[in-house]
Amino acid sequence: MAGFTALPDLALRTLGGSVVAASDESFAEKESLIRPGRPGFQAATFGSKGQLYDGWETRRRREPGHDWAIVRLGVPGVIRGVLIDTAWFTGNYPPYASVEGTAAGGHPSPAELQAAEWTELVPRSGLRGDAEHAFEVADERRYTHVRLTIHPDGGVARLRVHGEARPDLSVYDGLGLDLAALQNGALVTACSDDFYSSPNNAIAPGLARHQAEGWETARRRDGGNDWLVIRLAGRGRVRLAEIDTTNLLFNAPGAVSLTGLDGDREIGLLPRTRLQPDTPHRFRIEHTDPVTHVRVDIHPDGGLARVRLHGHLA
Ligand SMILES: NC(=O)NC(NC(N)=O)C(=O)[O-]
Repeated sequence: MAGFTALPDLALRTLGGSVVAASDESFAEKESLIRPGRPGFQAATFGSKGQLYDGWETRRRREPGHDWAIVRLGVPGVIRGVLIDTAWFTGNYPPYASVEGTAAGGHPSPAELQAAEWTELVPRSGLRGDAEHAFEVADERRYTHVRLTIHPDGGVARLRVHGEARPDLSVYDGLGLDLAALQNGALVTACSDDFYSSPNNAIAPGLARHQAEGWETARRRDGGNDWLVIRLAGRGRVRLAEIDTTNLLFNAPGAVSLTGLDGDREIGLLPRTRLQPDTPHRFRIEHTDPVTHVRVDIHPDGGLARVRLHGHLA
């Protein structure tokens, strides 16, 4: 799989993405394009509009043209690659697709987006049925929306838009924010173990509905401890840490400690502190020096549902 898939999917519904408009969605709804998880399929399952698909599917065109869907990214950013997945679409996949991006200010309407200026990110490229297609993107600009065009029509199961988040944090001027939030541009840059689920889950929006929506490590057998490093949304002062073990019942860590990193400096933010299973913990942080990264050590292993580091940008 292409290297860019390690970066967050900026279009993902659970990161706040939305499919704001499409030329057509007669057979299957456009919203499926950005749903988390692998697309499912049950053969010979017919509704009143045809076979049911977990994807976006347009009608067979009877006039020239092409179909399109516009996605608002959950977080604006620099796009490093796009995945177009035609899973389960075999006799009805689009033979070609292209992807464009636009950077829109404010909160544009679908009509304003359609009239916007779009820049090509992925040129018209051949697709296969029931296959995942990875397209690297070499463009340093920041985009807020992408437009997937299929030539001429058909079905696409998922569209993934991987990149580096570049949110506009100026709205927080003078205010506190979660310096560890993916939505604010934070990212897990290193971690000891991602055996069961990704450490970036721990800084995703909202609450984890079950264990797999958090970060979970394998059982450690070497006497060490698991950890992750979060690059904060910006250099800032952490004042309150939320360490959430929700859904971790028999695999919650026994304790947590937090260390701030600023250049070569390591700053103890929270000494080793006992945790309870299935509990959102809140700890005030007394140290006030700004840091760029925070290492979260869990003792000895297990995982975390969420980590929130509230504070101010320096
Ligand atoms: N068997 C199909 O999938 N047919 C059609 N699609 C749906 N959803 O029924 C079509 O024409 O693409």
